[in-house]
Amino acid sequence: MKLRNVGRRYGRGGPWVLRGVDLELPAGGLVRIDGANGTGKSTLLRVLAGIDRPTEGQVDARPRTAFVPERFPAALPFTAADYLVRLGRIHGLRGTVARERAAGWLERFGAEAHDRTPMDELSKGTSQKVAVAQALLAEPELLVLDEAWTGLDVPARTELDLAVAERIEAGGTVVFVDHDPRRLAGAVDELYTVVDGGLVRRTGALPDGAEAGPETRIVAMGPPGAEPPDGLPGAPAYEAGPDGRLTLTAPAERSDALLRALLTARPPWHIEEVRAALPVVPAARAAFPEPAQGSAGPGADGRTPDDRSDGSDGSGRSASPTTTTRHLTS
Ligand SMILES: Nc1ncnc2c1ncn2[C@@H]1O[C@H](COP(=O)(O)OP(=O)(O)OP(=O)(O)O)[C@@H](O)[C@H]1O
Repeated sequence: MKLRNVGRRYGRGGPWVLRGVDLELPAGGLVRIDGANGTGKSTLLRVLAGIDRPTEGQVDARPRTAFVPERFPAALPFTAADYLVRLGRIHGLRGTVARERAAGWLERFGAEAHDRTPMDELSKGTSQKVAVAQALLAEPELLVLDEAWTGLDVPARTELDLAVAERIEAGGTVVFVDHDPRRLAGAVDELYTVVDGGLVRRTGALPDGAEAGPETRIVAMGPPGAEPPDGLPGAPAYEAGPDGRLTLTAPAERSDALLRALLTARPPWHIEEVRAALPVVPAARAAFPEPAQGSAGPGADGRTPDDRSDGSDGSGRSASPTTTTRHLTS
């Protein structure tokens, strides 16, 4: 697919958000779009996804496309499974195939227990799993992901990484925007930055700040059944424990802001543990690493930390030398 001299503005006489954008998407390639807040990344993705038409210019050779928007309309009058089957039918799948794929993706994302839950009763995290599943079940030639990892738990983030790898392996193209510069950092084929309404191609696989830096892991206890507050600093990955505890992992330089946000949330979160941790970049997954991985993910040896008696993270490095623990109360 090709964008030729594409421009987009909202409303007549409004300022141009994008202007003179030329872009040819590679088949079987992973493309990252970055840029400062409000520069037009989502606008570009919506044009790529065919949700918005360019105000000027042309889009050539559109493939079968699926899109995960930044904000998913959760208040839909369907159960999760019904919604996915309907979307599958819209994408041209037969009913039985749509049902099988809907069930398969809900299971892969650990949301199978919610297949009969009405969409407007789903938690934010499960709703995001449905948002991602609706795009993947179509096996699109072009998959467009706008902050699709946000709100997913760590296993689901890893599953989405794998799903992206599968799409590319199948010859598809995946274009994504994500606030975490390390997202899929080892696997990006082309990197563009939106600057002044135009698109600048960058060389090198890693966006600014993508080098894995030190991370902080925070164990927090919230009100019963509470999800983490929106917009937490450092965009932490989080993982729910069976006892209601949440483990959040974020870049170390954002840990103070993250702690402040948890402690001052309404109602506040109780902080049980804060520890420094080396970022986990399992070698076996080097092509599609999960950034800001929580403590339960598999490491290079394919085992989870619970499987290991040595307390290592499986990356071939010990996590213990940098580990300090302190206890805070709110
Ligand atoms: N539907 C809309 N109507 C009017 N203006 C819009 C609309 N959508 C986006 N804009 C404007 O277009 C500009 C680019 O917005 P866009 O959401 O594409 O940027 P972004 O880079 O994705 O931002 P962010 O990083 O904050 O998600 C902003 O000034 C925004 O206010």
